[in-house]
Amino acid sequence: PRILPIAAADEPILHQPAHAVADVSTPAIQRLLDDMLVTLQAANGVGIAAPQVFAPLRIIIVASRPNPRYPDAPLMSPIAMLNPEILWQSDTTCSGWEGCLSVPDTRAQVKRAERLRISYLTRTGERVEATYSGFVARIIQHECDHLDGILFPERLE
Ligand SMILES: O=C(CSC(=O)[C@H](Cc1ccccc1)CC(F)(F)F)c1ccccc1
Ligand SMILES: [Zn+2]
Repeated sequence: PRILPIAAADEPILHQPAHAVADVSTPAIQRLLDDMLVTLQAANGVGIAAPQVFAPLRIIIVASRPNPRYPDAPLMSPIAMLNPEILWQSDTTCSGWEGCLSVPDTRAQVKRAERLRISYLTRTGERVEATYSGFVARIIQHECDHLDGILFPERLE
């Protein structure tokens, strides 16, 4: 696996919708997942979306860990979500700090749904449904926005 270049905020790919993955089992998709993971880890992020590494595909990786702004964030092993679909979002919202690997040196408070239910394909092609809340739900919403060409500064009130 190799560390990939990360698209900056002015790159067109970050402002257009990504395409669904047709076949998760191809070597190209499996390689992209490995490269996204090492890129995320090298950048010290807690999430990454395929368009950020110039791949217009509906793939995100979620990798929450405790950090100065979210000391009680859960430490989780990274989850690759292919063709993620948010099935439900709570009306309850909460504001929290966000950053973005594509918008360096920028932090802002963003209002997000506190809880959500998501359906996605794993890297082995199984369909999974799960419910998340708090910081992990925040990361998921932030990453799914990337798949629709939305950057977090567009979410500020
Ligand atoms: O590690 C970061 C850098 S920004 C980051 O990891 C983004 C994910 C993210 C951070 C914070 C809230 C929501 C999403 C990654 C991106 F840009 F690819 F989506 C961080 C920033 C704020 C709080 C906790 C951690
Ligand atoms: Zn981002």
